[in-house]
Parts: sequence; C-alpha cells; structure tokens
Amino acid sequence: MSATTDEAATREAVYDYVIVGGGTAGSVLAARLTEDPDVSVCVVEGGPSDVGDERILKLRNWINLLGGEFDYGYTTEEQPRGNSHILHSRARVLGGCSSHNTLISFLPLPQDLDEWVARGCTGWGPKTLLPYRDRLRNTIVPVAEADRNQAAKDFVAAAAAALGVPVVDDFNARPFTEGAGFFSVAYDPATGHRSSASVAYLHPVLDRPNLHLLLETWAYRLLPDAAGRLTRVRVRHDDGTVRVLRAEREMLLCTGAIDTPRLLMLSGVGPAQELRRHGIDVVADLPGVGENLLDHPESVILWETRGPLPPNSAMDSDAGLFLRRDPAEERPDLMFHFYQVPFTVNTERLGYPKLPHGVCMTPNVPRARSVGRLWLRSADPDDKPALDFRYFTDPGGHDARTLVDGLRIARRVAATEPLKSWLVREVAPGSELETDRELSEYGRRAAHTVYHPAGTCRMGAPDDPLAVLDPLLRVRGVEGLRVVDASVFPTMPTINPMVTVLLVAERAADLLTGAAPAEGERR
Ligand SMILES: Cc1cc2nc3c(=O)[nH]c(=O)nc-3n(C[C@H](O)[C@H](O)[C@H](O)COP(=O)(O)OP(=O)(O)OC[C@H]3O[C@@H](n4cnc5c(N)ncnc54)[C@H](O)[C@@H]3O)c2cc1C
Repeated sequence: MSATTDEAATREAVYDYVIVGGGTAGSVLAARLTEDPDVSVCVVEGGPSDVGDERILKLRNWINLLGGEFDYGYTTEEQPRGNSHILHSRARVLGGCSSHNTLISFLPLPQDLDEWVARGCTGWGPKTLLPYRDRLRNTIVPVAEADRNQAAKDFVAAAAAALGVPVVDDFNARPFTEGAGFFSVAYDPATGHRSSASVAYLHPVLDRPNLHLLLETWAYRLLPDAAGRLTRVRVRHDDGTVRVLRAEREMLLCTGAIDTPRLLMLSGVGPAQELRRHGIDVVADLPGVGENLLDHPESVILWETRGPLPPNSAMDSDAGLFLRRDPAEERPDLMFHFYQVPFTVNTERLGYPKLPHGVCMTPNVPRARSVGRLWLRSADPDDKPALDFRYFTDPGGHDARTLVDGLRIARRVAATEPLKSWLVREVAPGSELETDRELSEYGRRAAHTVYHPAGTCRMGAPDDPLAVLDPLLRVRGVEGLRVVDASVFPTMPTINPMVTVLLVAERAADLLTGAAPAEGERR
C-alpha cells in the first residue's frame, strides 16, 4: 500500500481494489480477489464484525435483529394500494444481509436467467451462471431432520394433499415448477450457526495480509482520480475522522440495492435533473439509477394453534410451497413461507390480537409486476433515501390477485389434514372475510416485504435507456467503477435471491481476475 495526498490534505490510502460494502457480495469478492497475495484489497463496511457475536451467528436469532442496532431500517413512502408501515430491514454488519437473514438458499431458475439474457445481459445465462454453484463456500443443506418441526412436516403433507403438488426433498437438486417441502438453508445443523457470506468467505481468510477491513466506516462520496476515473471514495470512521481511499485498479460498489444507488447519486451519478435540483454536480447522467426497484411482496394469514408447537426448528420458517397457477408458465407464480411462529407485526397494527402460540403462511408474489423507484431527499449523505415500491400498482392487477389467490389457497391447505388438527381458528384475516374485494383489501393492508429489494442499478443492453451497468457490471459513462450486489439484477428471480447474489459475485470475481470470458453464453 502506498500513500499520496488528496486535495483536502487527508492521507489517501491506496489499494488495488476498494470494495465498498462488506456484505453478501462484498464478502465473496474480498475473499476471491485476495487469493492472489500480490493484490491488495480494502473493504469498507458500515457495520461491525460478526466474529464471535452469537447474536448474529445463531441463525434462529434472526427475528430479534430486525429493527435493532444491526439494522439500517429504511421506511417507505406512502403506499396507497399497500402497507405504508413496512420497515425495510438492511443489515449493518459484516456479511450484510446474509448475517441477519433467514439464509433460505435457492438456485435461480434457468428461466430467470434466460430473462436476463433476453434483457441484453450477455454472459448471465443459466449455462454460465449456474455452474458457479460448485464454487460457493457456504454450507447449504436441506433443513436437518432434527430441526424439522412436526407442524411444518404436517404443513408440507397438507399442502401436497390439498393442491396435488409434489413433496420436494431438495429444491436445488433440479429446476422445479412447483412443490412443497423443507427449504435448503445455509447453516450448520450441528451448531445452529449461520453459513453467511461472512462466515463462509471472510472468516477463514481474515489473517491475509493483503486484506484490509475498515469496519464501522461509512462511504459517502465517490471522487475522481487525476485521470477522471471514479476510483476514490471519501469515508467517515465511527470516531468522525474522514479519509479518502483510492483503488489503483477498480472501485467496487457492493452496498446493496438501496445504498448503491444512494451512493452513486450522492457522487453525481444518476438522473441529471434530479441531482441538479439537490445541487449535486453531475458526473454521469444515468436516469436508471434508483429506478427498477423490485421486491417480493407478501401477505400473511394467521392461525391460533391448540397449544405451543414442539420447540425444534432451524429458523422458524423452515418449509414452504411453490405453486404454478398458470399451466402455460414454466415457473411457479405463487410462493408461501410457512412460519411456526405467529408473525403479527402487520396484523396487530390492523387490530388483530397478539397470539401466545400460532402459525402463519405468507403467500408472496414471485415475479411482481409493480415496479418502484428510490431517490435522494437531499444532498446530505445522512438523509435516508426515499423508497417507493409502488406495491400493487401494476395495471393488470396481477400482484393483488396473487395475494387473494394465495390467501384462498392457504385456507385450503389449513383445512387439510394433518395440518388441520393443529389449528383452532383463523385469526387474521378471519373466516368472515370471503369476497375477492375483502381479501384483496386485507391482503394489501397487511402486506409485508420478503426483504428482497433489487434491481436499482440494473445491467442491460447498450440501447436500454435505464441500464446503469453494461453486462460486465461497469457503470456506464464513468471509468474504474463496477457494481456487484442485488442492485444489478435486471429482473427479480422467482426465488429468494441471496444465492443469486453470491453467484453474481463469484462471476464478477472471475471477470475482474480475467478467469471468466468477458462475453458470451456457453451453449
Ligand atoms: C430480514 C431478511 C431476511 C432475508 N431472508 C432471505 C433468505 O432467507 N434467503 C434469501 O435468498 N434472501 C434473503 N434475504 C435477502 C438477501 O439477504 C439479500 O438479497 C442479499 O443478502 C443482498 O446482498 P447484497 O450484497 O446486495 O447486500 P447486503 O448483503 O445488504 O450488503 C451490503 C453491505 O454494505 C454495507 N453498506 C451499505 N452502505 C454502505 C456505505 N455507504 N458505506 C459502507 N458500507 C455500507 C452494509 O452494512 C452491508 O454490509 C433477506 C433479507 C433480509 C433483510
């Protein structure tokens, strides 16, 4: 590492790569790039370390992390057709959201990636991306037998019987169209510990001399170097001191689907008109930054159970269901998580009671058609951006319809043995709500997020006016800067997206080291 002086006379630390965001994708990149001992990498992470912190490492504690000290906790703009009270949790800790999520691990379906290629993302098709599964360092296993709660087993059996779908033993064994089963989860069943991106990729290599971790350090502005490349970043440590870091080779943004567009816009990369309105000098006019805000919206249906459930579980949402309502579709168009705990955060607000013991199903929209956007409220880096998911606003009503269908299908499953005998009564929405209109109203008001924001700096074809990145993940209109995180997704995969983020990061590492062909899909 060498040092030069920046215009503010701060010491400027220089590395080969600076990775902003030591989260899911950032951890993969950091581990892969430092495999070469001659390459120096600095990771700038806003949160603390997860090493030795049982609150983070114990997977089953995930629910207690929501809204706490490890959560940036973004709110949403008013949602006239949905729920305006959703708290969008985003982790503030090494490993990012993989350190506080539920670690449900699905490979993307091949058709999800075909869609990316059709959107001009050459090189991201299934034949190129899916083989990276063999490179993943996370321990990904179907929920262990000891963690299989009898109520969840009975949910799986009831769903299969009620809906005629297969029981799936391993959702990652082959692409599926529908089925019920226990999820694959990135964890160690013996200890109940996470196999997060941090645990799997960073913990084993923390002693590498070429890996420099700056924790509790917030990046708030990218700056050009002498040649005009956007390879410098201004950061603030938790003690208030400010530094500038420079990447000799490339600056890599891995701050996630909310903070990556935020940082780009604060740095003058984004929709020019909006940036000027905030007095931000425009470096590159990219109207797509912050657009294409995707998510998996869900609703909830809640039952009181006859008594407490057996205590065993991996993380209290261990099983689920994928369903294909449209037989012309190759992919499922409705997904459920089954919770062995009553998830009442949204129903209590609507006046439904808190439950001592219960279960719920959370039908979600795998490929929602409502698309949102996010934007800066001001040029102040401490101001959180405005998030407008525009939930349930798609003109054809597909997303709202999916919730209505989901609530009805959930009732069919609940009325089927062996699940039926566990349940005393439907608490929310309550069996008196029956019409499409009533169920839609309830479903949208009680809606939640599956916590999957993505797409806000999408990659795409040169003629895609909203593409922020080229298919090599390089930010258009500037030099020296790439994005590697969930914001690069052009469209939302059908499944929970963490593994897709890991695969993207693995391929990005190959693109950076030259190990991957830059273009072309293996046929
Ligand atoms: C509660 C919850 C449950 C979820 N459950 C699942 C699941 O079971 N399965 C699944 O597939 N997906 C799940 N997800 C989604 C999944 O975890 C994310 O899609 C994925 O981890 C995102 O990875 P990322 O690299 O894009 O961002 P992140 O992992 O969020 O990483 C971003 C990192 O950047 C840091 N950062 C941000 N801004 C700055 C800045 N300006 N300066 C410095 N550092 C910064 C953050 O602290 C964070 O560490 C869940 C998410 C949540 C929140």
